[in-house]
Amino acid sequence: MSSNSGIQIPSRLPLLCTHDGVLLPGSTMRISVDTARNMQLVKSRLLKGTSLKSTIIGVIPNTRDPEHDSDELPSLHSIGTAGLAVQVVGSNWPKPHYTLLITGLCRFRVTQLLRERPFPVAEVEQLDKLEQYTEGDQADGELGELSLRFHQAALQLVGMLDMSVPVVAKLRRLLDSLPRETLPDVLASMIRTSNKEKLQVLDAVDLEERFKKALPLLTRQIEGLKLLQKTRKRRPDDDKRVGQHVFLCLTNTLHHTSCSITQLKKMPQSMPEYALTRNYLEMMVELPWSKSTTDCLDIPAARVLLDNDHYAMEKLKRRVLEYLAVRQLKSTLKGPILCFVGPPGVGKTSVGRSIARTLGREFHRIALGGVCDQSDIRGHRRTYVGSMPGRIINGLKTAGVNNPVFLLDEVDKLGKSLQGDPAAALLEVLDPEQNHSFTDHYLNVPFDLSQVLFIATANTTATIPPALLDRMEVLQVPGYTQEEKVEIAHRHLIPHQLEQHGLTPQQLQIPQDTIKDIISKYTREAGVRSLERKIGAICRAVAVKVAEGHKVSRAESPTEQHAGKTGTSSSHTSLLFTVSERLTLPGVAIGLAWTPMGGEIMFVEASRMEGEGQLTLTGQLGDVMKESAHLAISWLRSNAKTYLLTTGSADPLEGTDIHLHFPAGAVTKDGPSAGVTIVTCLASLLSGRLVRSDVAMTGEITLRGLVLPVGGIKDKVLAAHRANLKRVIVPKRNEKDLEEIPAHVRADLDFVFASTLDEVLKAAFDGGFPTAVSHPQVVSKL
Ligand SMILES: Nc1ncnc2c1ncn2[C@@H]1O[C@H](COP(=O)(O)OP(=O)(O)OP(=O)(O)O)[C@@H](O)[C@H]1O
Repeated sequence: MSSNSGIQIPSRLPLLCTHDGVLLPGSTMRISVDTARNMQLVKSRLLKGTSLKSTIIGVIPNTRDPEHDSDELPSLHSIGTAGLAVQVVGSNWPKPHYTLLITGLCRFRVTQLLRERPFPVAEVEQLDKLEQYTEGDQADGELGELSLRFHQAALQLVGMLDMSVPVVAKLRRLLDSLPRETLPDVLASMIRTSNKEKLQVLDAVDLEERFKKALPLLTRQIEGLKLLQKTRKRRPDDDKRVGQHVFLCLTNTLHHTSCSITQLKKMPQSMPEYALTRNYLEMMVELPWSKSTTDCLDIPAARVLLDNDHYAMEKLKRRVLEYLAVRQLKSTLKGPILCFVGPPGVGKTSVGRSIARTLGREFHRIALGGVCDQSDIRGHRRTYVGSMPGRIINGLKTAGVNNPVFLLDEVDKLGKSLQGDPAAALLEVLDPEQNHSFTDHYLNVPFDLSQVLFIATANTTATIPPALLDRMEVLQVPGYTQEEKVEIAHRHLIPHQLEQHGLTPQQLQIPQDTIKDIISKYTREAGVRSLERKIGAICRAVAVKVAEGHKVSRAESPTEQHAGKTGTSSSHTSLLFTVSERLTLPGVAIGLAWTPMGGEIMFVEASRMEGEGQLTLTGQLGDVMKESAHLAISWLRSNAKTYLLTTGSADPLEGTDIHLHFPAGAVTKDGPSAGVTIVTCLASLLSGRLVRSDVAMTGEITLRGLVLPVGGIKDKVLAAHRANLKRVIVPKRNEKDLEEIPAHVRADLDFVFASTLDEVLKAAFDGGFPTAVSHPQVVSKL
């Protein structure tokens, strides 16, 4: 294709007639193809051809009304643009069509139509030069003057935009580096012009005439911008913004122009840079720079949708509706970023999806678990082999619009490495002050993220980087009760799994009791993920039977077989057995712990032996747990007399070593809330009395014996309920949190609200805890 006298396009070109607009040399355009001839051209030339030559086609603007398109080939416009097909995307919806991405190379004239079917092919004459223009090759005379004026006008236009924006600065540099002959085509395709005007520029084969046709269009754009500046004087930034908006996409086009013409055309296809440049171009063109969906927010409808999609979680749904309502009233988007925090499988992701549906926006999930490299968020620079854009830009490309809902999943599991801190990059993404010009290293031009709606999810707030946490509003999503799980299973999980396995409700009905059995005997979780898996296992078993021709209507047998096989080892009965078995000795008490996986009951064990008053702690402990243990021991020592814990000497621990153990569970429990349990456990050990086996407790303690409030009450109480315990001791100041607990669970439990350790001990032992003198009442002022 190349010769010494410049680059030649093939002398025969297949012709694509398009209504979509006018492709000018040096610009890139998306063309939708659905007519029989054009489809045929794409199939037999673009999809089959392998050489660079086969990707060059002639694009002829079809000036006839598309409504009157017939099988007849329209009388062709004689001038067209040879274009390089950079991308072909096929789709069957709403009808079979292709979308082509074409970069214009040069003008041609049709000299002879060689054939019409299955697609037109013509003998063509190349009209524009297609070689590297040499610098300083400036024309003289009228043409020289015209090109100078045009160049100055282009400079003036760019000067009206904000130069601190990198794309504008780049455009400015390109104006100097691009050959002036290319400017009329390039600028005419960038500024606001009608197709008719573009057609006039296309038809202007003579360069002088082309300058004359394009110059008024450019001047008109400048005048328009001036007018805009005048009318918006009070907000001086806006006009530049508007201008920039017009130019943002355009500069990309310009970028393409320089890249595609000066790089692609010179590059052999085998060069690695060919693919790199081509991928980059594709990415730039595919990104939804200005494409967005329109929000269709209707609060009553949103309420219905949220209720239909999710059972229970009233508090969360209420807050989400508030959030949506505020957005409806105030269209600016600088609201807080919602962060759903809760155990796995409680529906955090699925609420995010519902929010997108209520707004009529695209939804995209970005998994952040294990991301420890900045470039995962911000992309690699293009100098690296195999460089890619980051997850945010990739997400936008997938979403296809610039205002999707992005769910940043598992922000608590972000890592850190030598390659930079991804949390810092996320901060920029989430900050409304900065994210309108987020620059991905790969793209190297800013992308406006301010229209994106971000929602985050996490299992715990403890490991979310503080600066990130600061920008988010945390909404706790607690675990479910057994009854809630049963409802969720019947309303959502079973229908969903049936559908997934191609079964009908007539083929498989799972009775309520079976679900209850699965929940209590085969799963132990705060959410419903394992439950969903177990239901899936039943469906699979039934699917086999149905496929074999059996008639299955009740699920008892498969439940027994399959849930049993796949069931977790810890069954409800064995749990109860361990509870009563473990409390047959003094020195054991049941605490309630909160972990990112939900609430758990936790046995605290203590033993004593001869020694020098040392304290040994084992099990999964945080530092705070150790502090709680020291506090507990100090309080018991100072109150030993009151509680008749002394044996001979005044200090019950004299000549005694204490060993405290927090068995079971690989997850570190939150520390302070074990304070009351440690005291109870030690009081039992020192007094030799048994703690009631049906009591669980939680609460932080002070040195003076006060009980302070703790978090995660709902999850903890649910854990006690799951373990079939009867009495729960909670700090007095947590009384208000019981509101969140379903009434039937509250009715099953006997709550003791304690503000002092004295009250805790009284409630934890059968018949209370004996004291020598009446205990001085300490009143909490905390
Ligand atoms: N309240 C609910 N109503 C209906 N379905 C629910 C509810 N809660 C959870 N589910 C279902 O449970 C499954 C798991 O939920 P989802 O994936 O949203 O959990 P998650 O909290 O995001 O978990 P993870 O933290 O592991 O990502 C989904 O199929 C979801 O539809």
